[in-house]
Amino acid sequence: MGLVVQKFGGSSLKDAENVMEAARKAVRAKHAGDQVIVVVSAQGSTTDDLIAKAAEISAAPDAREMDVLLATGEQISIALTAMAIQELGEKAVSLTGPQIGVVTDRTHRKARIRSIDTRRLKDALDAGNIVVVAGFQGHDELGDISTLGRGGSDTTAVAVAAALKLAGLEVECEIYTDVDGVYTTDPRLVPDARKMDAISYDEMLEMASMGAGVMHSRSIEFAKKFDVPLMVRNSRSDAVGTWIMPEAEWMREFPACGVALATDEARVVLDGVPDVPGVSHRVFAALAGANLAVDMIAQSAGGGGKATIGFTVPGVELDRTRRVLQPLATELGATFRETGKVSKVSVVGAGMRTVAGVAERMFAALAAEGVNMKMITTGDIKISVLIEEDGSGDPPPEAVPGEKIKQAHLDARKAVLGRKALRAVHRAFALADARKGAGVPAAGEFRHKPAPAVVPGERDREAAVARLGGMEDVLVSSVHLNTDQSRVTIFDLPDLPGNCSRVFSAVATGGVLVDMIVQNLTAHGRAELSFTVPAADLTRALKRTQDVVRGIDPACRVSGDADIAVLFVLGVGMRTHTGVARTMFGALAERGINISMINTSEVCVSVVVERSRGEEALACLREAFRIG
Ligand SMILES: Nc1ncnc2c1ncn2[C@@H]1O[C@H](COP(=O)(O)OP(=O)(O)O)[C@@H](O)[C@H]1O
Ligand SMILES: N[C@@H](CC(=O)OP(=O)(O)O)C(=O)O
Repeated sequence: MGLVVQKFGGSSLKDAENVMEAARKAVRAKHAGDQVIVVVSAQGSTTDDLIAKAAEISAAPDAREMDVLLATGEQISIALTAMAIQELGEKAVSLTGPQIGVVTDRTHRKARIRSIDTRRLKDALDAGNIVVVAGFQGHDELGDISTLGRGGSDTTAVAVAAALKLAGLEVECEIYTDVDGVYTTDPRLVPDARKMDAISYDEMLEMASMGAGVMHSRSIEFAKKFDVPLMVRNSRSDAVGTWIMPEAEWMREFPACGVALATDEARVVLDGVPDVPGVSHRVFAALAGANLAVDMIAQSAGGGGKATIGFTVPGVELDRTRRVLQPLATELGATFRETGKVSKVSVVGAGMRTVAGVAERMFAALAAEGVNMKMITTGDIKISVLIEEDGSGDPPPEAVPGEKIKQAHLDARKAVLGRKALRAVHRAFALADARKGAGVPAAGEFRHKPAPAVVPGERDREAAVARLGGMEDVLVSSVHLNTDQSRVTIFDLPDLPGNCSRVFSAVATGGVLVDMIVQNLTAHGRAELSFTVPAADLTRALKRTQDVVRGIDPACRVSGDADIAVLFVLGVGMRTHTGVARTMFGALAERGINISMINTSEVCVSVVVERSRGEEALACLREAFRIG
């Protein structure tokens, strides 16, 4: 007998019929011989509605009180779902997050799970119940209710599965939603998006953290860390969904597996920052101290000893970001700029590490649509571009009578340029076509079979329990140094659609594999674009860049730098755990090592430093992250 954790999202619990349907699935799994835990979210758009209610009372409601309010949505769902299961003749018991001992830190509205006490869950299961658990909530050490951030029920589901796996059960986790699985992009926005049979943990982590709302990125961290078999599937059918699993060889054959759109982003630029060691650290430490997760960090060396630092934050965090950074900008003699309405389009794929020309293909697709890129950053397996919306968004679509649409879906439909870009990139990588390749398994053979759960004996029990403490802590697995890269930088590139595409097309035709790319929009409509290439290809890349740039605008300058080293810190949850960047920049700043390029993603943070300091930087980062 195994344990199935079934999670039903708000879109699968909109009304009584939906709740009954979820209950039927749970009962069927129980009859098939498994123990069953059902994790539920608030019904339909309840959480949005509760947020709107609070906004009628206060423009800036207290975070602790918001958690007390928001947690009620899930509490309604557990009671109704337990009643529905009982109505079908099975034993069921509903339990809140605090009742099952989900202990979190004290960051209200985006708390992280510290530990889960599995005793109450196991007792209730052993008593023959289907246990219905409230997702998205827990309590802090004072007993105050906390919530895990939007979409957090996925995280509860996978965390509960992970905790019970450590307790010795054979677990599987099913995420039920209103689509058949994980698609190559949001099927509501791109009608020919294709359902994938399987996607790797890392690809899903990037997709989720870049805007694919079908999964909460932190839930994938748990699944990867604790090797929990995970499937996303449709609550209204029995169709096989999408397995989220360890990376397989065949996945690397494809440069891209999916594209994501994030529309709730804001861009912040600090101009005229002194280009000396320690400044990035001060900026990002201030942000991390306020628990603000930044994305798309682009730092340009600029000229005259001044640098520009640009990054994005979730739109709802813009006010807080301004409050944290404006005083620091003034102190540093820099200028703080912000743009509220931006969309971010990211292409993700495990094959990107080895396939040349991925950036070029993406940029060419955007150029052909006349879409201008305001910032570019790359990660190990993703490329993100930022697009400024011109504010001419579609009016909100007519709601289907009786259907409650979540705010996130409405916002995405209003991002006109973002959606156009999303479609163009989806087409450019032919993502609508089924994946064909020598190693691709036949349909139905994607199943992830994890290592069997180890049933803890008395001796191992303590170790297992210890692992549950800090279960959501960041996992930094390795640090690497690459001294085989060189950098090309273009200064004063006119900020017009097509220019980046021309540069990367010229470089790609030379057969050069471009690795990191950072483009920051500096003042006066001119951008600074830097990218790294294998050191052996520097001369060729420089020549091609100079030739193409001359044709764009003779005023652009191009420089090459062979004196660089790239450091990569790999793990999971690297971007959302704000402490990673702080530790990394702090360790380098302490030794006076200057950072000239930064890229962040969920699975990797990379920085460029002077080559002569490479070994020292490697040693200090290994020490900072305690990696032997
Ligand atoms: N890559 C993707 N694959 C599938 N669905 C996606 C993707 N990106 C975004 N979505 C959207 O996510 C929605 C499901 O998430 P959500 O509405 O939060 O469901 P739930 O309430 O079940 O958690 C889908 O209806 C779809 O519009
Ligand atoms: N109800 C919460 C938590 C959640 O996970 O919801 P859903 O599973 O419907 O995305 C929210 O709306 O954010």
